[in-house]
Amino acid sequence: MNFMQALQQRWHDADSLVCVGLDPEPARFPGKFRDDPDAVFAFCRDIADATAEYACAFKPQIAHFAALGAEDALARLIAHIHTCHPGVPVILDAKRGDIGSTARHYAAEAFDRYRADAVTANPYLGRDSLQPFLDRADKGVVILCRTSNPGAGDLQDLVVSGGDHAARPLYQHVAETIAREWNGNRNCALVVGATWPEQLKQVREIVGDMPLLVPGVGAQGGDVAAVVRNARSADGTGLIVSSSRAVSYASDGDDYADAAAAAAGALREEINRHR
Ligand SMILES: O=c1ccn([C@@H]2O[C@H](COP(=O)(O)O)[C@@H](O)[C@H]2O)c(=O)[nH]1
Repeated sequence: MNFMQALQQRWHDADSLVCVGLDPEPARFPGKFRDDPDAVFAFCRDIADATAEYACAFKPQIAHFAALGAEDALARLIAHIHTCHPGVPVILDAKRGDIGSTARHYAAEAFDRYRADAVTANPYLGRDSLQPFLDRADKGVVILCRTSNPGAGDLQDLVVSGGDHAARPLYQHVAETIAREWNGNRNCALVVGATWPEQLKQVREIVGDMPLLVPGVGAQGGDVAAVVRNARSADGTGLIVSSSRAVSYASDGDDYADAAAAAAGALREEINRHR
């Protein structure tokens, strides 16, 4: 089963559009991990195990592991998810993009070293920079379009003209270019922040049923109802709504895993109320 098929199956089987982000921050781990040399793996594994039934995907963020020298923990975490939660795809959030000769290595890193099912990528260098990812038809390529951060509009909203189109913001040009020209293997998705419901609506109109990875609910304050209303696809799916800190750090006590499960379950319910 390729990434897109696995995602669709999981949306259906878990009745969920929730993606659980795995962003380890040891300073926020519960006390029981203080002297654990394998704390990064153990904490993330516990969060994944507790939330899997509510998850349509997991999204580990690579910088959170690499900054700690914990790449081995990331590899073991993804292997653990594949073994213990085999229907739940893993999106490695790495935001890669470079000239082709280097991009080939980034694709091998995500898909062969870490065995991720999909990876986030940055389109700024152009199509050839993402070709090694796009060529992996069994894998997902989740491309930045309109990010959730406050400065997203600095470049992404700049008005551009191109082809037979009237002038429009760059993020809309990115959305259409990817939907029409880069998605030959039907393995592309886009990142659009939950903090921008109007832009989500615009992107959905441009890309049809293409999946959208939507970070920015929870800790960043995105409005879940507006996200779902504006960006669900025609059949009420089409979204991978990602929450990291609000799920993983729902409690810093011994009940951290139960609290994470409750937070993921509550997000699933809130999303489903508006589908
Ligand atoms: O536009 C983007 C793209 C990626 N992210 C990543 O998602 C999570 C968000 O974490 P929360 O704790 O749920 O705020 C994090 O890994 C970011 O690197 C994003 O926030 N916005």
